[in-house]
Amino acid sequence: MPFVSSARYGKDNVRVYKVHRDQATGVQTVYEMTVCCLLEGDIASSYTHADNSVVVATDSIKNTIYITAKQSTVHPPEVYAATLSSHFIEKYGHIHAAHVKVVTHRWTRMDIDGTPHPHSFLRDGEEKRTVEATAHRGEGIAVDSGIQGLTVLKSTGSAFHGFLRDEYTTLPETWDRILSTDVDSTWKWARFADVQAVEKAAPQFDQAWEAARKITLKQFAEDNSASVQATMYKMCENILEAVPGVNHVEYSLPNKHYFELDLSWHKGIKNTGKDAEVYVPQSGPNGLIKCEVSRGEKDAKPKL
Ligand SMILES: O=c1[nH]c(=O)c2[nH]c(=O)[nH]c2[nH]1
Repeated sequence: MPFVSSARYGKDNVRVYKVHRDQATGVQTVYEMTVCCLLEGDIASSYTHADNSVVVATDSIKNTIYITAKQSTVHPPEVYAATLSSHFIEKYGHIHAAHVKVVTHRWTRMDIDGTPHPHSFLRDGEEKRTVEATAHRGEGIAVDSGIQGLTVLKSTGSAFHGFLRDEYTTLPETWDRILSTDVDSTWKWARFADVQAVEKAAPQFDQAWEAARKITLKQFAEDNSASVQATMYKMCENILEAVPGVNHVEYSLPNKHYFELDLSWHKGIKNTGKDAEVYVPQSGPNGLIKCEVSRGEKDAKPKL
């Protein structure tokens, strides 16, 4: 007999906007998020026997996302995600785990004539702040925070040579190339016992996000990069050092290639090697380099 070996369901792409109005100053602060919330538990009968009695309707899940946004803080997003995920396992005995992903979109306060505007904002880039919180009955709350879609480029200060050469290799070695990527970084917090523990850690979440973003940009800019691998490892190391509550840091970095263009066919124009100025950005294929770096000794962690 086949059986349901794994199942989760819920609502995805729930768009939420919340405004905070400071009555004393008149300054408003806005948050815009896209939320995904998926439940796991004793729900197999809904698949195998059309038993809807175990189904918390995805519409109710959506309603809960909005009610929690109204009744709790949505900032830092780690606290909102943890509050939402633990709600489902506390409210429904047959739901054993709730996976909540919150993607926060940028609304950066406008600066008008050198003064921060009290209620006007701009979308300065498609970079997102991400949080995934999973409340698992009896196992506390796992929180992973991250950055997605932070697009960066350096026009020099990146090399790639000494790589394995064999009968499949055509790539020339380079000591000076363009390096560009869309940063996808995740830092994983030591597990929290409950929502109160997450709330207690609240100030650390913004600090960690700021540190991770700053480290990412600084390493990217300042590292004399031997490869994407070597540069991303340094970023992970620095984040582990800066954020004591984090035990694992992951990066996933596309290597977005910019190809040199030989224009010598037109009146002998020199545009390669040291004369290269005009390049062709590639939309694909791209390299994709991933790693996770963990606190502690190598042999203590079998996961690679
Ligand atoms: O930084 C790099 N890492 C690679 O693994 C790789 N492979 C490749 O073709 N170019 C690069 N660049």
